[in-house]
Amino acid sequence: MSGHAGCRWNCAALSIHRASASYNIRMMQNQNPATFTAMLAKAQQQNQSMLCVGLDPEPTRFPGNFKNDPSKIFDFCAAIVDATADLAMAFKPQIAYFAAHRAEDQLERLMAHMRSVAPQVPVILDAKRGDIGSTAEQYAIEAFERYGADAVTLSPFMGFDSVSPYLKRHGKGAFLLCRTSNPGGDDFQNQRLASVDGQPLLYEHIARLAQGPWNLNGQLGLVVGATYPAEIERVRELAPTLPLLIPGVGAQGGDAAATVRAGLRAGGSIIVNSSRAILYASADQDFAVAARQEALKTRAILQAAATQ
Ligand SMILES: O=C(O)c1cc(=O)[nH]c(=O)n1[C@@H]1O[C@H](COP(=O)(O)O)[C@@H](O)[C@H]1O
Repeated sequence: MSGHAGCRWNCAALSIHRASASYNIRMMQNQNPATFTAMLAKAQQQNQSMLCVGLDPEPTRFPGNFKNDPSKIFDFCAAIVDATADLAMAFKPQIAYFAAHRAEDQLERLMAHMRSVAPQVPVILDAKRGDIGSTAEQYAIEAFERYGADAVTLSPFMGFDSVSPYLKRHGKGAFLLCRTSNPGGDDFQNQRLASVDGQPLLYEHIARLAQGPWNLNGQLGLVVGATYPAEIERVRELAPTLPLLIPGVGAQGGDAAATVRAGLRAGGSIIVNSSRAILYASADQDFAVAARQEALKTRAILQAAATQ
């Protein structure tokens, strides 16, 4: 067979594989019409958990014979999912870790795998998109149709028309970056808006908009860093009923118990993400067992703080 013909066969096989992966995701979506917030509440109850397991696969940190092999991204993440499926309130794959290695096909397989082993656990695609409406429509198709995510992370920097295409998707969640976990979050998010009533800080304004006029489908949430508990508390005051996605415990050093005290309220859930601390709890063959231990530990700290 010539190289060209070989490529044609391989390409055909690949597109059949892709088509069937996205068909499976669509079928699973149809069987699961629940809204994102309803799925969150159910997963929290069923797994007694406020923990989000972040999937940020970095091949240089993979264990044993997976190390430095991007073709093992699916296998690595699937092992983590299997080890934590009964402990997580949500999973959060970060798209850059897949795209950087041309591993979007592995992300598609992972989405299907999460649906099959943990159908009760919603998946938040961490994409941090933000663009004009026509482009946002394409990003929404990518997140909700190609990958079958239940929710997506978005930057609100470009304003409401960059967010609204996601809100047209019935039952799908969207988390707006509000007060992020990184030190540079101060640069814009803690600036005062002289032109807005009461001259709020930018992150306070985002929280008010998300709780109020922007929340067209009732599925908006906010991202607030665990590294800034005082700001979590302020966001919770301004957005009493929104789900808060809170990354920054574990590798970034945020205090899990302080996070719960600041953010959890009756009617206002929190989803506390930890990625590297769970994924790389061990660099050896026992990585999945070690990931489970770390997830158990973090879940227990969160649950204990909720009952104090
Ligand atoms: O939107 C996010 O998920 C996010 C927002 C934020 O303010 N800070 C933050 O760390 N994240 C993401 O949360 C994850 C944190 O990873 P770890 O620090 O390894 O737990 C990464 O995927 C980040 O991209």
